[in-house]
Amino acid sequence: MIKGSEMSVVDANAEALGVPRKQLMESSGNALADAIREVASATDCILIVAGRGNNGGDAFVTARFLDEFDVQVRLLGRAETITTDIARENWDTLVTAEYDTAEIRDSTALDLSDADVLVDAMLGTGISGNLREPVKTAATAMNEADAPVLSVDVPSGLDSETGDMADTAVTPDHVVTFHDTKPGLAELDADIRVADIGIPEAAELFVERGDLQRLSRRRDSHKGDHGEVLIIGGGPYTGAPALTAQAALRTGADLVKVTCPTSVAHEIQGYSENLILYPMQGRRLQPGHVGPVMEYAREHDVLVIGPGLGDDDETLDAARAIIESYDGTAVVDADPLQIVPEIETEANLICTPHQGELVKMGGRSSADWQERCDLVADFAADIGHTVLLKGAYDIVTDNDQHRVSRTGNAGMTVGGTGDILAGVTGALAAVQDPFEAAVLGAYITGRAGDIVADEHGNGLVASDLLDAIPKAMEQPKTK
Ligand SMILES: NC(=O)C1=CN([C@@H]2O[C@H](COP(=O)(O)OP(=O)(O)OC[C@H]3O[C@@H](n4cnc5c(N)ncnc54)[C@H](O)[C@@H]3O)[C@@H](O)[C@H]2O)[C@H](O)CC1
Ligand SMILES: [K+]
Repeated sequence: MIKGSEMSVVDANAEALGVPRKQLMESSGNALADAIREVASATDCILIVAGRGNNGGDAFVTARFLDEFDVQVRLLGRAETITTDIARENWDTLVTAEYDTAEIRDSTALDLSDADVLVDAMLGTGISGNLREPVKTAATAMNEADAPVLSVDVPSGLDSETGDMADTAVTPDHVVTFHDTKPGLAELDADIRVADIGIPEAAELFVERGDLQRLSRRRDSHKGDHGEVLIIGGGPYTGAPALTAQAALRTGADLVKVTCPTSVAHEIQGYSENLILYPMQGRRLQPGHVGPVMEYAREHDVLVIGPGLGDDDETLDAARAIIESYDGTAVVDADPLQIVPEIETEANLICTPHQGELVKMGGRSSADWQERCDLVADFAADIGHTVLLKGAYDIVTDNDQHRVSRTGNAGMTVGGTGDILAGVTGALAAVQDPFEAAVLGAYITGRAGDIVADEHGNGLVASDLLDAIPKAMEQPKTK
């Protein structure tokens, strides 16, 4: 079962893997033709009613696979207004190859009387709102016609995510849906067939550029809408929390604050004027700091705990107390990772260990990445949190689901890249679901590393990645 919005992520990932949308459209059209052949008899007239989007495009392809039938293709609207290049190219082919095509300007001119089989290719997953003309009248005519109706992907007028039917939505006899069934089809009284259109499994397993579509930023937003992140770090180290905080800012968090021991506050502030600091008396995090830290924590959307804290017993005790009493979302990195499995908490944790830290947490790894996925998924289930295991293949799992991100390069084994990942993930977790935040955090951080490796090769340093984060978050344009 796949949501329409998810389908578009998977489509774009397939494209990134070298299977362009036009090729998927070819497979869709072909699969559709197979289904039509099963319901049609030799002398039948197949009448395709197409819209101006890719749903129509699928059916333009179908026409070429049904040369043994009498096929008529009717486009609702003018060919110049077809919304995508791939649909328009397939329409142009039909016209050039002299298929029986016509542009319908006025829906009352749509004549369905010759049809033995009607193909509803007006609207697919691209629908928004109630049916508008000329689709509305055409849908009513299709419902009133005697011929059986076969809908392409989803019935026109059905919201594939919610199952909501527009007033005059098409009520088909058959539906051929692509790749996977859609939630909105569940209640439909029709014969539903799922067609494999050649999307590789990898398009769902591997995080690819299509996943960037999950990043959403509302235009009418206000300060605070994109998250306030509190970093709890520093003490023995100063660079780590500064990198984490700057990475969170570059990812788009509105406010990022760092709570750290007074001994290092000045130095951390020195890295960037963009950081706001909450210094805590002393040289390292201690149990006495827990009260004030929790007060700050409640004012923020997400915590990132760990960068540069060190593993002093008192520090780990304080970290334990913070995680125990917190009930929001927190990214846990570095030394406090080792105490996570023994902590009972309401908090939603995203743990970001590398192999060594995973083992220290009590988890098991394997040289084989697929086996590693299973082991980490089991471990995530045991501890009840999301785990992002860093490596050449970053594995993200919350037990229910797992994804693998392959961005990044050998140069990134340099110190500090993990601190950046924690900051990127923290900023994302302030505005989206923890699993998605971890998936995108891994992908974006690796992509930032790939961008700077073009210039610095293996000589890249963690701070180079900061400026590359916004570019790494950019979505490629699709038509
Ligand atoms: N991997 C796959 O599943 C593939 C699916 N394909 C097919 O593509 C469609 C989705 O195509 P898209 O272009 O995004 O949208 P539609 O064709 O569904 O509709 C866009 C079209 O409709 C107009 N419109 C929107 N809402 C309304 C409305 N309420 N009333 C009237 N008109 C409306 C809008 O203006 C546009 O013109 C998917 O379903 C599959 O069939 C591809 O083949 C690739 C592989
Ligand atoms: K349709």
